[in-house]
Amino acid sequence: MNIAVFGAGAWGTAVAAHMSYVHDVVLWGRDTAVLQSIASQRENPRYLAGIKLSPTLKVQADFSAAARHALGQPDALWVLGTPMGALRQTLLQLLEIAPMEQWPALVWLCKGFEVGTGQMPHQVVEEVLGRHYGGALTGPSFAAEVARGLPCALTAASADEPTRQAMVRAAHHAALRVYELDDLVGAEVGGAVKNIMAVATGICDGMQLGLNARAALITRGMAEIKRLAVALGAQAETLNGLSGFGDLILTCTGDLSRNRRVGLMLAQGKSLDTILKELGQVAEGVKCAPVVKQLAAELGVDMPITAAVNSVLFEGLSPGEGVMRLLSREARSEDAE
Ligand SMILES: NC(=O)C1=CN([C@@H]2O[C@H](COP(=O)(O)OP(=O)(O)OC[C@H]3O[C@@H](n4cnc5c(N)ncnc54)[C@H](O)[C@@H]3O)[C@@H](O)[C@H]2O)C=CC1
Ligand SMILES: O=C(CO)COP(=O)(O)O
Repeated sequence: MNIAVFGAGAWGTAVAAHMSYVHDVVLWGRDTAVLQSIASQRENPRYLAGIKLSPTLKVQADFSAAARHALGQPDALWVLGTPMGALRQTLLQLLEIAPMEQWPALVWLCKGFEVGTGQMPHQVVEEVLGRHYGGALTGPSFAAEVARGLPCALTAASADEPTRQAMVRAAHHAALRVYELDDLVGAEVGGAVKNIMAVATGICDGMQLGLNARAALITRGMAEIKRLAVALGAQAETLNGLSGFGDLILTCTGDLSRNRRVGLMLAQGKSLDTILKELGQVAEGVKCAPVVKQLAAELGVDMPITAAVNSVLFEGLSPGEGVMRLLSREARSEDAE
């Protein structure tokens, strides 16, 4: 397959490198120094320092040339590896290169809801292209582990079977397994909201509230993810899978998670500005929290953990007050809507 990956951050680089062991892959990024390091040292020092990347991965600083690498080919793929906030802009740039009737299969890697519109990635794609197209490659996957070739299982989520199969052909090899799923809404909601729960779990662990508290938080976090997902049209069972519980467990408990690290640093009393500077990478849960809180209010979905995280991030609530707010809620049935 001819594959072009857009976005040379941690995840775009890791996915491109993995795919390049089997396919002809070009990676585009806006930071030419990063691209030069990948070409000359086989390393992305900014996002995946110390990890040797595939010798066959090619880089391309020209967006249009990278896009054309996968245009007009019988079996080809565009992989959008930028954060959620750049999805719309990247799609519009691609439309300038070719009308969508000529596009290869399309896959996005971002996890979130768009700020301003509250849209899921597939809704942004649908609005820009005027029709449903493509799918999400998602699931529990720290970029550094995938880049090292460690085992990992992902979900290829799309309503469109050829798109799912293109994702499988592109990524199902070596230590990476790709499972098909047709519930794109469920996969996208799981991938987006687990980031907010990872911030919450980071706060909980940073405050040393114990393992019982962590298990409770993750489980109640899933209850609220499921409520939102179902309200948006997902199948509840999807949330039990890789893109749901799988990614929730990974991100809430793994210290490689940027979102979890945001929570750990909030518990140390650091300001959000300081944290984001220290992190130097995207933590989608921060942008997503107010959007999901608003969406939940519009849909009448109870999301107390999301609301508390949002208040700690943006409304001056201290982490301790956030915990007290959750603990002081009235007793209710475990399966309450
Ligand atoms: N890092 C990981 O382990 C995983 C990340 N993801 C998701 O993948 C997406 C990307 O994450 P990472 O690569 O980890 O982020 P990152 O912070 O490592 O890198 C982001 C990259 O996007 C680029 N970028 C930002 N805005 C851009 C724009 N307007 N145009 C072009 N490039 C732009 C930055 O220059 C940078 O190269 C996020 O939505 C994240 O949630 C999903 C699974 C795993
Ligand atoms: O989505 C991820 C793992 O599946 C990465 O999580 P973080 O963005 O919190 O690092």
